[in-house]
Amino acid sequence: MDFCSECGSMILNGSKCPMCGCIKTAETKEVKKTPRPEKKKTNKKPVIETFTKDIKTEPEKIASKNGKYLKKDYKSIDDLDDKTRQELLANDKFFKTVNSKPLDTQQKIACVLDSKNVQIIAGAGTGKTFTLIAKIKYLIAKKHVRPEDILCLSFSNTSVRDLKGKLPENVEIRTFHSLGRSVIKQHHKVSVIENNEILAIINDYLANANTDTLKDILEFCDSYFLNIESYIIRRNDRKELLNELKEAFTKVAFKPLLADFINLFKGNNFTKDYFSYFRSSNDDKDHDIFLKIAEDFYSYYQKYLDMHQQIDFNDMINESSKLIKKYGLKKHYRYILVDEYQDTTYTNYNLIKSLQDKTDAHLTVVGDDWQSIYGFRGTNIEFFSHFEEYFENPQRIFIEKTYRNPQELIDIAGSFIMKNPKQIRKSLKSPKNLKKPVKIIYPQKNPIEKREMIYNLIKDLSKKSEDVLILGRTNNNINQFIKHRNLVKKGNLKKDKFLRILDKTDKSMNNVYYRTLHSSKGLEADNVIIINMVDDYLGFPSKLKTHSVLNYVNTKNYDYKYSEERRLFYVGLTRSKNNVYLISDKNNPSEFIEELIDDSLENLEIIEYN
Ligand SMILES: Nc1ncnc2c1ncn2[C@@H]1O[C@H](COP(=O)(O)OP(=O)(O)OP(=O)(O)O)[C@@H](O)[C@H]1O
Repeated sequence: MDFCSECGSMILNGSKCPMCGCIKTAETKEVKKTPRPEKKKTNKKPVIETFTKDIKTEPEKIASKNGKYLKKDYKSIDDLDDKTRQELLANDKFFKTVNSKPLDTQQKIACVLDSKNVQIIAGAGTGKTFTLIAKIKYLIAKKHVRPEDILCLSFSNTSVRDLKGKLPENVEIRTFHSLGRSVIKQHHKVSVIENNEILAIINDYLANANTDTLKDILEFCDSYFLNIESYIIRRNDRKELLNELKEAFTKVAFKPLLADFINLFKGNNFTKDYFSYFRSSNDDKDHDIFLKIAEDFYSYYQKYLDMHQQIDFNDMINESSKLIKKYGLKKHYRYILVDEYQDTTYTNYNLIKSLQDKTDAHLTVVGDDWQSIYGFRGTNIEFFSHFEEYFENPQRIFIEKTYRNPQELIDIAGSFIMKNPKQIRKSLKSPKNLKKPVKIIYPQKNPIEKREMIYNLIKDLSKKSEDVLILGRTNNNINQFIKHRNLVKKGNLKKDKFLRILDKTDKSMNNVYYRTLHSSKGLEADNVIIINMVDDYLGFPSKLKTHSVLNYVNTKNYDYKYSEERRLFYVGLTRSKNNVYLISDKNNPSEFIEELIDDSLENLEIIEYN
């Protein structure tokens, strides 16, 4: 299984992303050709034992220990006890110079609070990583913690690279996967398969599948596509799109769906007996067919891995947690700090838990539940929102001063996200003001005039600002615009933070960048344009739903309408230091545009072209 790095859709190597149209360049790794595993006798012990599911009992365990879920919130210096307040004041000089800019009060509180479990809850643009770095430096300089006793965990290689440039050399900075890999290496001689290798194993499975299984797959795919077909015809009658989607679905939908299901199944720690439980708890024929195939493939896949002494990424994290629980660790961390904690999956949580249990380390996590946008990869916002149910008696520190967005923008974005009552309440404050920073644009109906209008807006903004960032829900949104306007893209997705759009004829336009909303996380720009804010199947919010079979294995990130798309919109809005331009359609506006108009009209500017 793999996901499009741009829009998060499931994608097959060597195939077009069904949403963006971008092509994965690396070829699907050749699977080691083997006879079907069932037929091959092996005396080798399976590398991975079945992992027992105990997530549901964990919070109860903590609750029974404490009597209730305890948490204490810290927002101002008055919330500190005398000793800690004195410590903060005594180190004021240090906090002024530890980073490139002096720390604010809440950032300082985050550095000095030092209970076993600390959760830093922060808003967009409040300097989360900035604070984490300051805290680590504080621990070393003022608490005399040895750098090698500190473990800093993050989710992406980019973030690890970034942190490595800013922290003392001996601090151990790793992604979860690199930590898992290093633990496994000490105990097993196994190789870890790449994420997308499961697709090759599915190919192998299909090549060997019996006629009944193949018939089941065809039946399932037929009904899968029919649902989408009727939806599109009803809404738009768009033949071209229909054909494109038909091809995409028949070619690429089934295998990634199966891969996705297995990944979430393992990532959320389900065991084989859950298949019969799922099947007995539903009366949907298509679901039953799918679950039957998934169970068969799961057995095939696990046997395949065992036979080749291989593990996948989920096994790696699960197995390393088990090894730590059983044998402990070579290193004795005193502090574990985790960045972007809102992106935690069950397996990540389990690894942190076993690390802490063995080392007794103090844990600090930092994150923003309003920016949790990777539910499709198995992240569970619950671990952040209900931190106190997973780690005992945490101190919760709020960082609420934003340095990026004007107050008016933060107010609009904040009240929009807080419609979902499950999000943690924060009151973000900014020293900057800007009147009506969110501009809703209704362009002309005529597509040529519309493109010209958007082009002129970009050009105009590029003259006035240092940088302009164009955001689309999918890459396809951006590609369509570029294609029709004789512009070119420049940049390397893997290497560059920003990808450029250049006008071949106008050399002055060299500060215009583009990203999908998902990949804009962590970035900022002077002005932001979000395109295609229309009510459409492929508009924003996207109505392209994941298949309902994934509900068996997915986490509950989606219990409020568009909750994840809503957070994605919040991420997009908060990338701007000044204005955000929302390109919509007066006759077919996105539901999010309608909501903004209903709730925040006084802070919006509506610009209509005829
Ligand atoms: N105490 C401070 N004083 C001045 N500027 C600060 C301070 N803390 C952070 N900043 C600045 O605020 C901006 C936002 O910081 P940063 O990108 O680390 O925020 P973030 O919390 O990671 O945001 P997001 O989650 O939205 O990506 C940066 O330009 C950073 O230098």
